[in-house]
Amino acid sequence: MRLGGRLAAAIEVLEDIAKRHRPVADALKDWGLSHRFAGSGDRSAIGNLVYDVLRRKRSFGWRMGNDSNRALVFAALVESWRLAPDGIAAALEDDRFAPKLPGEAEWTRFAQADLGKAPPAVQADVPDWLVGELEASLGADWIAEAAALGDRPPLDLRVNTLLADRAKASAALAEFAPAPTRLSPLGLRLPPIEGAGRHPNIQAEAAFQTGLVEVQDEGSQLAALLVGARPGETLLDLCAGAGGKTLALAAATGGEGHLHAFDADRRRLAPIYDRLRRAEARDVAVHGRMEDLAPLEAKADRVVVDAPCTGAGTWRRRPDAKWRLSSQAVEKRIAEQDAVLDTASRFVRPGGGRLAFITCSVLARENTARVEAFLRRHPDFALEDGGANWREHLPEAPEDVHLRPLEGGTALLLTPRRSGTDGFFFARLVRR
Ligand SMILES: C[S@@+](CC[C@H](N)C(=O)[O-])C[C@H]1O[C@@H](n2cnc3c(N)ncnc32)[C@H](O)[C@@H]1O
Repeated sequence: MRLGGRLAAAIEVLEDIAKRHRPVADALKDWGLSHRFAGSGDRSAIGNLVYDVLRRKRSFGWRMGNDSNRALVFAALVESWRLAPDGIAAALEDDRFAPKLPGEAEWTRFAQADLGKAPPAVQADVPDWLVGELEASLGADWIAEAAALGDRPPLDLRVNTLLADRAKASAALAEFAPAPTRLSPLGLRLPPIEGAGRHPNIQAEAAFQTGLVEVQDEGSQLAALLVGARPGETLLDLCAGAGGKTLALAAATGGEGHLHAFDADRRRLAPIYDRLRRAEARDVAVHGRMEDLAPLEAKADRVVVDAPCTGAGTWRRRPDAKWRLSSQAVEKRIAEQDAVLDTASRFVRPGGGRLAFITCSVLARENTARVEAFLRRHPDFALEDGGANWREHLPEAPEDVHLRPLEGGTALLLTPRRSGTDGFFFARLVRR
């Protein structure tokens, strides 16, 4: 396909997403199934265009003076693909599938628009209703923080220390030139893609298949390290899902822990078995029934709650979620978070057991407010000092996180702008 066909396809997919309120991945998959002639290069170019528009659709529309999907894909070509309007016009010449090019006036407006004069929600590229919520959550710099959630994300890998160190994994993936991550001592990073490019299919690589690396955002790696798991401990990963944190915890215990992985939705656990096998993590018991956890009541040294949340820290990867989110959806997640924290508290060993609360959201209602509410319901728990925890478990890493002082301790918030990671919240509590 030429550029014109790719632009037309991106517009079609964006219209489908808007009309049917469907997740972007589903809309792209359907488009691919009904256009089998499109090659893999076409699909990634179309996908990139769609994602780039969804990441910044309000600021693009404001700068263009036109928020049609046609105007937005052209804005993405200039802003995210770094193509010049002249080059775009030349590439589309005689292309019968090409959508109508923006006129001279539209391009001039786009180039000269001063985004600093736009309403805050436009500058931040978020729905209006989120303004108060994000300001309360992210403070004075909230616009820049929210805008950074609209950047293209890197691809991060965690080195599985049960089988390799960073040098060995890096050598195995040398052709992709991964760089060590800045904060996580276990991470390798491939930078964000450019233009129509795409990240390599790491899952097809020997280094992945033989368990040397897992795909995991650096923020998720840091959260797992901050749990502070040690060999010999009894650990419960209560919201294990597909096992991202479980695998990291298993590596942290050096294969010498007693690690239990549970999820309320048994189907979500399905990928964990293969992943554990590949990683050679042998000290993990996977449970699909709450009754199985009864022997762990008040026995676990550490309980991890990687809570169900809105994912408002992962908008770089799932920008459609930003536009679908509603205040009612936040309320629903909050109720789930309170319930799962209450359940988790039962398993923590009195006299020094720890409860780690993690979300991939930046919203204070899902983060600090949940910790405060939990502490009110459970006076036998206390919040620890998150800064001290960081220095203990990440001694080499600069403290490039937001500290969130709360009654008695400090929680941590990682963001793309401050930490270069997805948005993650982390709080560790101790049971007295
Ligand atoms: C953020 S995801 C977990 C991601 C996973 N830990 C990882 O690192 O790949 C949250 C998970 O919590 C599970 N969940 C929701 N409510 C729960 C509850 N009350 N008890 C246990 N798990 C729950 C959901 O099914 C979902 O899989």
